[in-house]
Amino acid sequence: MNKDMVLLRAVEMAAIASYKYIGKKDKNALDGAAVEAMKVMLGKNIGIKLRVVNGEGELDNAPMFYYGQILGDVDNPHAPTLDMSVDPVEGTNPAAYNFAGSIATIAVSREGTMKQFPEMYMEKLFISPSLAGMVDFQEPLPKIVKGLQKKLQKKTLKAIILDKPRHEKIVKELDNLGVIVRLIKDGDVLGAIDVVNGEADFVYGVGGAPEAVLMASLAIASGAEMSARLVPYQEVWLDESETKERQDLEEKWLAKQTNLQWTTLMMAPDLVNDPRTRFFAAGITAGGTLKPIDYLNGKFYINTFMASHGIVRNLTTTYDVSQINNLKPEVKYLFDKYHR
Ligand SMILES: O=P(O)(O)OC[C@H]1O[C@](O)(COP(=O)(O)O)[C@@H](O)[C@@H]1O
Ligand SMILES: [Mn+2]
Repeated sequence: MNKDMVLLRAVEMAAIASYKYIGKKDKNALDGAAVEAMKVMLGKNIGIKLRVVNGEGELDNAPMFYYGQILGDVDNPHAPTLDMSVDPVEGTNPAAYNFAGSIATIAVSREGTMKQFPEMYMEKLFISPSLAGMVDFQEPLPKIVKGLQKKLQKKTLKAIILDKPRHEKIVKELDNLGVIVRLIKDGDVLGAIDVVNGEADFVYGVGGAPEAVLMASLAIASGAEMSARLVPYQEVWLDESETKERQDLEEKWLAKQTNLQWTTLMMAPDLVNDPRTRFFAAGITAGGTLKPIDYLNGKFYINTFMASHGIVRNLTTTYDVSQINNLKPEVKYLFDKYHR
Protein backbone atom coordinates (compact mmCIF):
# COMPACT_ATOMS: atom_id res chain seq x y z
CA MET A 1 0.00 0.00 0.00
CA ASN A 2 1.08 3.57 -0.63
CA LYS A 3 2.88 4.84 2.47
CA ASP A 4 0.71 7.94 2.76
CA MET A 5 -2.33 5.68 2.98
CA VAL A 6 -0.62 3.57 5.64
CA LEU A 7 0.03 6.65 7.77
CA LEU A 8 -3.40 8.18 7.14
CA ARG A 9 -5.06 4.95 8.21
CA ALA A 10 -2.87 4.80 11.31
CA VAL A 11 -4.12 8.19 12.55
CA GLU A 12 -7.68 7.35 11.53
CA MET A 13 -7.70 4.05 13.40
CA ALA A 14 -6.16 5.78 16.45
CA ALA A 15 -9.09 8.20 16.36
CA ILE A 16 -11.57 5.32 15.99
CA ALA A 17 -10.05 3.36 18.89
CA SER A 18 -10.04 6.41 21.17
CA TYR A 19 -13.66 7.23 20.28
CA LYS A 20 -14.77 4.63 22.83
CA TYR A 21 -13.08 6.63 25.60
CA ILE A 22 -14.03 10.19 24.68
CA GLY A 23 -15.42 11.85 27.80
CA LYS A 24 -14.81 8.78 30.01
CA LYS A 25 -12.19 10.55 32.13
CA ASP A 26 -9.73 7.65 31.79
CA LYS A 27 -6.59 9.02 30.16
CA ASN A 28 -4.68 5.73 30.33
CA ALA A 29 -7.38 3.67 28.67
CA LEU A 30 -7.79 6.35 26.01
CA ASP A 31 -4.11 6.58 25.28
CA GLY A 32 -3.66 2.80 25.38
CA ALA A 33 -6.39 2.36 22.77
CA ALA A 34 -4.88 4.92 20.39
CA VAL A 35 -1.38 3.51 20.85
CA GLU A 36 -2.52 -0.05 20.17
CA ALA A 37 -4.43 1.03 17.08
CA MET A 38 -1.37 2.77 15.67
CA LYS A 39 0.89 -0.17 16.51
CA VAL A 40 -1.42 -2.60 14.75
CA MET A 41 -1.72 -0.34 11.69
CA LEU A 42 2.04 0.22 11.59
CA GLY A 43 2.85 -3.48 11.91
CA LYS A 44 4.41 -5.70 9.27
CA ASN A 45 3.94 -5.45 5.50
CA ILE A 46 3.64 -1.69 5.26
CA GLY A 47 6.63 -1.32 2.94
CA ILE A 48 8.57 0.98 5.30
CA LYS A 49 10.32 0.96 8.64
CA LEU A 50 9.58 3.76 11.08
CA ARG A 51 12.08 4.90 13.69
CA VAL A 52 10.39 6.63 16.60
CA VAL A 53 12.21 9.90 17.30
CA ASN A 54 9.63 11.67 19.45
CA GLY A 55 7.14 9.26 20.97
CA GLU A 56 5.50 9.08 24.31
CA GLY A 57 8.40 8.46 26.65
CA GLU A 58 11.02 5.93 27.55
CA LEU A 59 10.91 2.17 27.30
CA ASP A 60 8.80 0.50 30.00
CA ASN A 61 5.84 -1.82 30.17
CA ALA A 62 3.34 0.83 29.17
CA PRO A 63 2.05 0.56 25.61
CA MET A 64 4.03 3.59 24.48
CA PHE A 65 6.10 4.68 21.57
CA TYR A 66 9.64 5.25 22.78
CA TYR A 67 12.75 6.84 21.33
CA GLY A 68 14.66 4.52 19.00
CA GLN A 69 11.85 1.98 18.63
CA ILE A 70 11.55 0.58 15.11
CA LEU A 71 8.11 -0.23 13.72
CA GLY A 72 6.88 -1.52 10.39
CA ASP A 73 8.76 -3.97 8.17
CA VAL A 74 11.50 -4.60 10.70
CA ASP A 75 12.68 -7.81 9.01
CA ASN A 76 12.74 -6.44 5.48
CA PRO A 77 16.20 -5.07 4.58
CA HIS A 78 14.77 -3.44 1.45
CA ALA A 79 12.14 -1.38 3.24
CA PRO A 80 13.39 2.22 3.66
CA THR A 81 13.47 3.73 7.14
CA LEU A 82 11.75 7.00 7.99
CA ASP A 83 12.02 9.08 11.15
CA MET A 84 8.72 9.51 12.96
CA SER A 85 7.28 11.80 15.60
CA VAL A 86 4.03 10.45 16.89
CA ASP A 87 1.36 11.55 19.35
CA PRO A 88 -1.49 9.00 19.30
CA VAL A 89 -3.62 11.40 21.34
CA GLU A 90 -2.24 14.92 21.16
CA GLY A 91 -4.38 16.61 23.80
CA THR A 92 -5.19 13.79 26.21
CA ASN A 93 -7.29 15.96 28.53
CA PRO A 94 -9.57 17.28 25.80
CA ALA A 95 -10.34 13.73 24.67
CA ALA A 96 -10.72 12.29 28.19
CA TYR A 97 -13.00 15.14 29.29
CA ASN A 98 -14.60 15.75 25.92
CA PHE A 99 -13.74 19.30 25.00
CA ALA A 100 -12.15 20.64 21.83
CA GLY A 101 -8.46 20.11 21.14
CA SER A 102 -7.45 16.49 20.59
CA ILE A 103 -6.13 14.79 17.47
CA ALA A 104 -4.15 11.69 16.55
CA THR A 105 -1.01 12.75 14.71
CA ILE A 106 2.15 11.52 12.98
CA ALA A 107 4.98 13.28 11.16
CA VAL A 108 7.60 11.44 9.12
CA SER A 109 10.81 12.52 7.42
CA ARG A 110 13.95 11.06 5.85
CA GLU A 111 16.02 8.95 8.24
CA GLY A 112 18.28 11.02 10.49
CA THR A 113 16.56 14.36 9.84
CA MET A 114 14.27 14.70 12.85
CA LYS A 115 15.43 16.21 16.12
CA GLN A 116 14.63 14.41 19.36
CA PHE A 117 13.52 16.29 22.47
CA PRO A 118 12.68 15.10 25.94
CA GLU A 119 9.38 16.16 27.50
CA MET A 120 10.11 19.86 27.97
CA TYR A 121 8.74 23.27 27.06
CA MET A 122 9.33 25.46 24.04
CA GLU A 123 8.26 28.93 23.06
CA LYS A 124 6.82 28.56 19.57
CA LEU A 125 5.62 30.90 16.86
CA PHE A 126 3.91 29.28 13.90
CA ILE A 127 2.80 31.60 11.11
CA SER A 128 0.49 30.89 8.21
CA PRO A 129 1.76 30.05 4.70
CA SER A 130 0.32 33.37 3.46
CA LEU A 131 2.66 35.30 5.79
CA ALA A 132 5.76 33.29 4.91
CA GLY A 133 8.78 35.50 4.31
CA MET A 134 7.22 38.50 6.05
CA VAL A 135 8.45 37.94 9.59
CA ASP A 136 11.78 38.47 11.32
CA PHE A 137 11.64 35.73 13.94
CA GLN A 138 14.47 37.36 15.93
CA GLU A 139 12.09 40.14 16.98
CA PRO A 140 9.73 39.92 19.97
CA LEU A 141 6.12 39.08 19.08
CA PRO A 142 4.59 42.57 19.59
CA LYS A 143 7.15 44.01 17.18
CA ILE A 144 6.45 41.21 14.67
CA VAL A 145 2.73 41.98 14.93
CA LYS A 146 3.25 45.71 14.40
CA GLY A 147 5.41 44.95 11.36
CA LEU A 148 2.75 42.69 9.89
CA GLN A 149 0.01 45.24 10.55
CA LYS A 150 2.02 47.84 8.68
CA LYS A 151 2.60 45.55 5.72
CA LEU A 152 -0.93 44.17 5.59
CA GLN A 153 -2.70 47.53 6.02
CA LYS A 154 -6.24 46.90 7.15
CA LYS A 155 -6.11 43.20 7.81
CA THR A 156 -7.10 42.24 11.35
CA LEU A 157 -4.67 39.63 12.57
CA LYS A 158 -5.98 36.53 14.32
CA ALA A 159 -3.98 34.52 16.83
CA ILE A 160 -4.47 31.19 18.53
CA ILE A 161 -2.98 30.94 22.00
CA LEU A 162 -3.00 28.25 24.70
CA ASP A 163 -5.17 29.48 27.56
CA LYS A 164 -2.57 29.20 30.33
CA PRO A 165 -1.62 31.67 33.09
CA ARG A 166 1.84 32.02 31.51
CA HIS A 167 0.25 33.67 28.47
CA GLU A 168 -1.95 36.24 30.24
CA LYS A 169 0.49 39.08 29.66
CA ILE A 170 1.03 38.45 25.95
CA VAL A 171 -2.71 37.96 25.39
CA LYS A 172 -3.32 41.43 26.87
CA GLU A 173 -0.60 42.91 24.71
CA LEU A 174 -2.06 41.32 21.58
CA ASP A 175 -5.53 42.57 22.56
CA ASN A 176 -4.15 46.08 22.87
CA LEU A 177 -2.58 45.78 19.44
CA GLY A 178 -5.97 44.89 17.96
CA VAL A 179 -5.23 41.23 17.35
CA ILE A 180 -8.20 38.88 17.69
CA VAL A 181 -7.12 36.10 20.04
CA ARG A 182 -8.74 32.67 20.14
CA LEU A 183 -7.85 30.90 23.36
CA ILE A 184 -7.57 27.13 23.32
CA LYS A 185 -7.29 24.99 26.44
CA ASP A 186 -4.94 22.43 24.94
CA GLY A 187 -3.63 21.23 21.61
CA ASP A 188 -1.31 23.70 19.90
CA VAL A 189 -0.67 21.23 17.05
CA LEU A 190 -4.35 21.48 16.15
CA GLY A 191 -4.00 25.26 16.44
CA ALA A 192 -1.26 25.08 13.82
CA ILE A 193 -3.52 23.03 11.53
CA ASP A 194 -6.14 25.78 11.89
CA VAL A 195 -3.53 28.35 10.88
CA VAL A 196 -2.63 26.33 7.78
CA ASN A 197 -6.34 26.08 6.99
CA GLY A 198 -6.64 29.88 7.14
CA GLU A 199 -8.62 30.23 10.37
CA ALA A 200 -5.92 32.28 12.04
CA ASP A 201 -2.65 33.97 11.15
CA PHE A 202 -0.45 32.51 13.84
CA VAL A 203 -0.15 30.30 16.89
CA TYR A 204 2.07 31.60 19.64
CA GLY A 205 3.01 30.39 23.09
CA VAL A 206 4.87 28.03 25.33
CA GLY A 207 3.93 24.38 24.82
CA GLY A 208 5.53 20.97 24.42
CA ALA A 209 8.84 20.41 22.61
CA PRO A 210 7.82 17.08 21.02
CA GLU A 211 4.73 18.90 19.73
CA ALA A 212 7.07 21.51 18.24
CA VAL A 213 8.62 18.84 16.03
CA LEU A 214 5.18 17.85 14.76
CA MET A 215 4.40 21.52 14.11
CA ALA A 216 7.75 21.96 12.31
CA SER A 217 6.91 19.09 9.99
CA LEU A 218 3.52 20.69 9.33
CA ALA A 219 5.17 24.07 8.69
CA ILE A 220 7.59 22.66 6.13
CA ALA A 221 4.98 20.45 4.49
CA SER A 222 2.47 23.30 4.13
CA GLY A 223 4.68 26.30 3.37
CA ALA A 224 4.13 27.86 6.77
CA GLU A 225 7.01 29.09 8.97
CA MET A 226 7.90 28.40 12.54
CA SER A 227 10.43 29.29 15.18
CA ALA A 228 11.03 27.64 18.53
CA ARG A 229 13.18 28.16 21.59
CA LEU A 230 13.60 25.92 24.62
CA VAL A 231 12.06 27.22 27.82
CA PRO A 232 13.30 26.05 31.24
CA TYR A 233 10.73 24.16 33.31
CA GLN A 234 11.14 26.64 36.15
CA GLU A 235 9.98 29.49 33.95
CA VAL A 236 6.62 27.76 33.60
CA TRP A 237 6.40 26.09 37.02
CA LEU A 238 8.39 28.37 39.31
CA ASP A 239 8.00 26.56 42.59
CA GLU A 240 6.44 23.11 42.18
CA SER A 241 7.77 20.07 44.06
CA GLU A 242 9.36 18.61 40.91
CA THR A 243 10.75 21.89 39.55
CA LYS A 244 14.28 21.44 40.85
CA GLU A 245 14.58 17.85 39.62
CA ARG A 246 13.18 18.71 36.19
CA GLN A 247 15.52 21.65 35.92
CA ASP A 248 18.56 19.45 36.73
CA LEU A 249 17.52 16.87 34.14
CA GLU A 250 17.05 19.58 31.52
CA GLU A 251 20.45 21.15 32.22
CA LYS A 252 22.11 17.73 31.95
CA TRP A 253 20.39 16.98 28.67
CA LEU A 254 21.22 20.39 27.25
CA ALA A 255 24.90 20.08 28.20
CA LYS A 256 25.11 16.99 25.98
CA GLN A 257 23.66 18.78 22.93
CA THR A 258 25.85 20.40 20.33
CA ASN A 259 25.06 23.95 19.22
CA LEU A 260 22.03 24.22 21.46
CA GLN A 261 21.45 26.64 24.29
CA TRP A 262 18.41 28.04 26.08
CA THR A 263 18.64 31.09 23.85
CA THR A 264 19.04 29.24 20.53
CA LEU A 265 16.35 30.20 18.05
CA MET A 266 15.43 27.16 15.98
CA MET A 267 13.52 27.35 12.73
CA ALA A 268 11.39 24.50 11.36
CA PRO A 269 14.28 22.95 9.33
CA ASP A 270 16.37 22.80 12.52
CA LEU A 271 13.74 20.48 13.95
CA VAL A 272 12.92 18.53 10.79
CA ASN A 273 15.62 18.84 8.16
CA ASP A 274 13.67 17.44 5.23
CA PRO A 275 11.68 19.48 2.68
CA ARG A 276 9.73 16.32 1.92
CA THR A 277 8.51 15.71 5.46
CA ARG A 278 4.89 14.58 5.65
CA PHE A 279 2.33 15.40 8.34
CA PHE A 280 -0.88 13.50 9.19
CA ALA A 281 -3.68 14.08 11.69
CA ALA A 282 -7.18 12.83 12.42
CA GLY A 283 -9.69 14.66 14.60
CA ILE A 284 -10.68 13.09 17.92
CA THR A 285 -12.55 15.86 19.74
CA ALA A 286 -10.80 18.22 17.34
CA GLY A 287 -12.40 21.66 16.92
CA GLY A 288 -11.61 24.58 14.65
CA THR A 289 -11.24 23.43 11.07
CA LEU A 290 -11.14 19.72 11.91
CA LYS A 291 -14.48 18.28 12.96
CA PRO A 292 -14.64 15.68 15.74
CA ILE A 293 -14.95 12.00 14.95
CA ASP A 294 -18.55 10.75 14.92
CA TYR A 295 -20.28 7.38 14.78
CA LEU A 296 -23.75 6.71 13.41
CA ASN A 297 -25.52 3.58 12.17
CA GLY A 298 -22.44 1.44 11.71
CA LYS A 299 -20.27 4.16 10.20
CA PHE A 300 -17.43 6.21 11.60
CA TYR A 301 -17.06 9.71 10.17
CA ILE A 302 -13.54 11.02 10.50
CA ASN A 303 -11.85 14.24 9.49
CA THR A 304 -8.32 13.65 8.38
CA PHE A 305 -5.66 16.18 7.50
CA MET A 306 -2.50 15.68 5.52
CA ALA A 307 0.26 17.99 4.30
CA SER A 308 3.29 17.28 2.13
CA HIS A 309 5.41 19.53 -0.11
CA GLY A 310 2.88 22.35 -0.21
CA ILE A 311 -0.17 20.18 -0.79
CA VAL A 312 -2.70 20.39 2.00
CA ARG A 313 -5.57 17.94 2.17
CA ASN A 314 -8.63 18.10 4.41
CA LEU A 315 -10.44 14.83 3.98
CA THR A 316 -13.73 13.52 5.26
CA THR A 317 -13.47 9.79 5.57
CA THR A 318 -16.18 7.24 6.26
CA TYR A 319 -15.47 3.79 7.67
CA ASP A 320 -18.33 1.35 7.17
CA VAL A 321 -17.66 -1.06 10.00
CA SER A 322 -19.49 -4.03 8.46
CA GLN A 323 -17.62 -3.78 5.15
CA ILE A 324 -14.17 -3.27 6.58
CA ASN A 325 -14.67 -6.09 9.05
CA ASN A 326 -14.76 -8.48 6.10
CA LEU A 327 -11.59 -7.21 4.54
CA LYS A 328 -8.79 -6.81 7.01
CA PRO A 329 -8.16 -9.04 10.03
CA GLU A 330 -6.10 -6.41 11.86
CA VAL A 331 -8.77 -3.77 11.39
CA LYS A 332 -11.48 -6.22 12.48
CA TYR A 333 -9.47 -6.93 15.62
CA LEU A 334 -9.39 -3.20 16.45
CA PHE A 335 -13.07 -2.67 15.66
CA ASP A 336 -14.06 -5.66 17.81
CA LYS A 337 -11.94 -4.49 20.71
CA TYR A 338 -12.69 -0.78 20.68
CA HIS A 339 -16.10 -0.42 19.14
CA ARG A 340 -18.22 1.64 21.51
O1 LIG B 1 -0.37 21.33 29.39
P1 LIG B 1 0.94 22.07 29.38
O2 LIG B 1 1.92 21.51 30.35
O3 LIG B 1 0.73 23.53 29.54
O4 LIG B 1 1.62 21.83 27.94
C1 LIG B 1 1.10 22.27 26.72
C2 LIG B 1 1.11 21.13 25.75
O5 LIG B 1 0.10 20.20 26.15
C3 LIG B 1 -0.85 20.02 25.10
O6 LIG B 1 -1.89 20.98 25.25
C4 LIG B 1 -1.45 18.62 25.14
O7 LIG B 1 -0.46 17.67 25.33
P2 LIG B 1 -0.71 16.10 25.65
O8 LIG B 1 -0.70 15.40 24.32
O9 LIG B 1 0.46 15.71 26.49
O10 LIG B 1 -2.01 15.93 26.33
C5 LIG B 1 -0.04 20.35 23.85
O11 LIG B 1 -0.82 20.64 22.75
C6 LIG B 1 0.78 21.52 24.34
O12 LIG B 1 1.92 21.73 23.53
MN1 LIG C 1 0.83 15.88 23.02
